[in-house]
Amino acid sequence: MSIHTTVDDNDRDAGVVDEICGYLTGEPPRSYFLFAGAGSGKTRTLIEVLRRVTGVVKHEKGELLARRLRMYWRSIRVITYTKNAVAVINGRLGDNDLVRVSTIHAFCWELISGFNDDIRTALISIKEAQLEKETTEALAKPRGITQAKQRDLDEIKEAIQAFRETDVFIYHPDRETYGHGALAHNHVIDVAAWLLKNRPTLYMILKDRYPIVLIDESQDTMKGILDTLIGLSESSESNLIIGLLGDHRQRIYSGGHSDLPSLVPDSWATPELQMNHRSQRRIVDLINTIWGAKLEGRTQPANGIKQHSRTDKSDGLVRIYVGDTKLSPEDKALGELWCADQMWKESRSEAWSLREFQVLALEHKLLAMRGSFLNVFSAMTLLDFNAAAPSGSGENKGPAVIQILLNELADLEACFDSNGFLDEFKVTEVFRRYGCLDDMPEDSLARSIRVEEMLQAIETFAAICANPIATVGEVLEPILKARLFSIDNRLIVGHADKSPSPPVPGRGEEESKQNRLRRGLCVLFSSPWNQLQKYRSYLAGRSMLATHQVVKGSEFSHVMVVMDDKLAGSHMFSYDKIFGGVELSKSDTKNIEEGKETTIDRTLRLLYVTCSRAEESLALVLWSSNPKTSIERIKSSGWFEDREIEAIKLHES
Ligand SMILES: Nc1ncnc2c1ncn2[C@@H]1O[C@H](COP(=O)(O)OP(=O)(O)OP(=O)(O)O)[C@@H](O)[C@H]1O
Repeated sequence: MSIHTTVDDNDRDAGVVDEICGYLTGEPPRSYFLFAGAGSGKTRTLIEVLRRVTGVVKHEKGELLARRLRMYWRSIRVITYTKNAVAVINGRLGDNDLVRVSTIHAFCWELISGFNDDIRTALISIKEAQLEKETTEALAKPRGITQAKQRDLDEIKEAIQAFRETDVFIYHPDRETYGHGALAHNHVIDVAAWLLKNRPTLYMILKDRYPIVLIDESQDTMKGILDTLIGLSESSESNLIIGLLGDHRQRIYSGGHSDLPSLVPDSWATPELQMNHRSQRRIVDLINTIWGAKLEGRTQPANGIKQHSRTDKSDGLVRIYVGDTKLSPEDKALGELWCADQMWKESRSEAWSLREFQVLALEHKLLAMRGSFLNVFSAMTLLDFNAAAPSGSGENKGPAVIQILLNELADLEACFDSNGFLDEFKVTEVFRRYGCLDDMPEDSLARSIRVEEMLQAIETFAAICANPIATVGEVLEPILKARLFSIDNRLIVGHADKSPSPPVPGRGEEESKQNRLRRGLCVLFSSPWNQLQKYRSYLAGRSMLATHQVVKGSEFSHVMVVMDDKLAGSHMFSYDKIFGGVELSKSDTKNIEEGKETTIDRTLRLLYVTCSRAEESLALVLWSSNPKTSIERIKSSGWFEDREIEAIKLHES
């Protein structure tokens, strides 16, 4: 049974902004570590601190610091996790020439870009260290260096050779970079960390440009660069000040430190935020309980402050519904609608009856199924697994080969109103935007023939789009025939090829890149065209469906968390283990004995992240391998009251 933790003082954290300003403007200034729970106002605190220490909001010492920064052409550097988070901070901060906000990748690239000789030295040194480590480890094994291992080692040697032969390194923080000298995202972070440690000049440049570096979402920031920055700020003659913000309960990427709070140097200040300003009381109680839970299989400490909800919040609604994971995907989807109806009956909030709640799940595939765009999504994962789904970091652009479907054709379709009438002005705009009018014939007769041909193709395109059962292949036909846009050659060739799809490879069988591409295109061409629109919204993060990882930092009025291990097929997470549907595995037991992170630890953090996104009401839907045991386990856990737990009844409205 939960106990409400309402306190009278909603402003109990009001002094934290001034406290942090005091550390940054002090003589000497002091690094700090602000780790606080979900919805506690970390982002808001960051903005308020920045406003004061850059003289935007009146603050005596802040104005002094701002003047000093300006005098030496310096600024404060803020690093965060995604481009979206950069935009949020910049938007809330407004124009401020003393603050520069970016992702960690953009920050690292800005530091090292152009220092090609140093980059090469760092890359070779990092790879040589890796080669040595992997060789030693392999030699220590009974079978020594196997053929497969030798191939891996040879690959490392080839990479070292390729670096030796590269004069200029290139990189784009927001997307994959291809071609000679292209650096991968992790290379840039590793090289920056290496150079900061081994090239004093780079460190001097950093602290001369940015004497204060504030790192948001630091629980997920890659260990290597974080350790380097912390180490540099601690060195005896350093005057680099670091501020770490984040929440170790919300760590979801493996690159971050597993227990950052314990690594913070003693000399650092550790201000605290105790409020949760986001969620209703019941939700705050639940997330406190989840984090404090003593679960079998948990190895991570339950350190962190217990949050208080605001006095002006009301009760809020939390329910957990349990169903059988053996049900078909269709029945599960129906079951979830049943849960939404129960939420509506309990809350009378229309969001539940109008299906305007946010669905969070572990797996893109589950969401694609619930969102009715599974065929298109499956095709995209075949075409480019890494680009098929929103990742939560960086931009989500989708596979390169089908960009025309996501951009040009989406824009062209928007030129028709619901009655199928074409807005010619808009069409011209679309063609101009994509540079398709540049090579129109000069000769007036040829030009008018081409215009006619284009118009006809557009009309045909619109007619096919309007057909609810049209496929992607059919919609593409007139576009490709009239060559309306500049189109990826693989798509043109793939569409013209009428041979059947290659078979799905057997278990353990390797598939060639060409076969996979062909299979992806075949699935795509036969997918319903109307799924593309849903896929585009999902990819762009505009949908009511999202994975746990993508919703970092977001908040929604009403949330449904769908927990379905069977569909997710992940070895990293298991809700069934948390809620008793299955027992812990041997490797869990081994990890517990060795004090290592377990499936329970990771899943608990995901649960904390998802539940804490909800402001008003929260429905947890558990598809369990053993619903009866799960319900008993949930009842005895004390996380929920009995009336909050219900078995899913499929055939009841
Ligand atoms: N002092 C405050 N008074 C009233 N509302 C606040 C206050 N601080 C934050 N909020 C509101 O609470 C919500 C959560 O704030 P914010 O996003 O800054 O929290 P956070 O700690 O960054 O959250 P998370 O880590 O969960 O993403 C926002 O809607 C914000 O406007």
